[in-house]
Amino acid sequence: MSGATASESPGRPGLKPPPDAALPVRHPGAPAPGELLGAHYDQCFGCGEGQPHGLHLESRAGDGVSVTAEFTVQTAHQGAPGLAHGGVLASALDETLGSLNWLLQVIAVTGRLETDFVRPVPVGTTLYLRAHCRAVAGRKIYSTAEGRIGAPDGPVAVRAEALFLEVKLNHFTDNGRPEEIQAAMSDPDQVKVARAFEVNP
Ligand SMILES: CCCCC/C=C\C/C=C\C/C=C\C/C=C\CCCC(=O)SCCNC(=O)CCNC(=O)[C@H](O)C(C)(C)COP(=O)(O)OP(=O)(O)OC[C@H]1O[C@@H](n2cnc3c(N)ncnc32)[C@H](O)[C@@H]1OP(=O)(O)O
Repeated sequence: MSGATASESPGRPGLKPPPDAALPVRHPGAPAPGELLGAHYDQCFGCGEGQPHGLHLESRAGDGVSVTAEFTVQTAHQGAPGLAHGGVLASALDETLGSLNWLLQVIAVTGRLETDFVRPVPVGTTLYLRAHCRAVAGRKIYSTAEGRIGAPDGPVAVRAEALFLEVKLNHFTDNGRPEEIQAAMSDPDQVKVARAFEVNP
């Protein structure tokens, strides 16, 4: 065992909210429960409608700071014959967890994502995903998600815990490839999405 691992809390390093963490507060401008959230970026692998290789995940606002989403496993998502690849399932969880930040109206990126793969997920299965935010401490957002097979109350196939870190828009503009950043900045719909998050642009 490495020193770094030994010094962190056992089991869920970096994923345990500190004692002074606050309960998450749903932003008053957040979409109403039941509303579709829409894509944060048309080319996003998780939610983008214009991304032919993507998961086309659609997230819907729930109560409090929670969301639901559905994702149907396609043949392009296989790891073993007829079964979903674990990385694809982790992506679906990551995207669902990321969409919680719409309800907080905070721009945030995944810092840590820990996934439990509980059951194999066959191609053609619809995964019913659900995520909620547990706590917020400064820039740190602690969230959890699960995916159930075939129905919202079906057997749990995957679970995840995540730490998201709030960032400013320049996280993307400074680090993204210029071609895509310029295209995004000249797309009025994308600028509208970015502005919706940026309280002090
Ligand atoms: C017009 C153009 C518009 C373009 C934008 C369009 C729309 C925007 C809207 C929404 C889009 C938002 C996100 C994308 C959405 C969904 C996709 C799903 C989510 C993802 O897929 S997103 C991609 C994967 N993601 C990354 O690509 C992150 C790469 N990474 C970094 O960019 C940095 O790593 C960062 C920023 C994470 C932190 O860097 P940093 O410098 O800001 O912060 P720092 O390191 O100082 O840490 C501060 C405190 O967090 C603790 N901490 C940090 N990391 C930790 C870890 N991993 N585990 C445990 N604790 C951790 C430290 O220990 C410290 O704790 P303490 O304060 O207690 O000391």
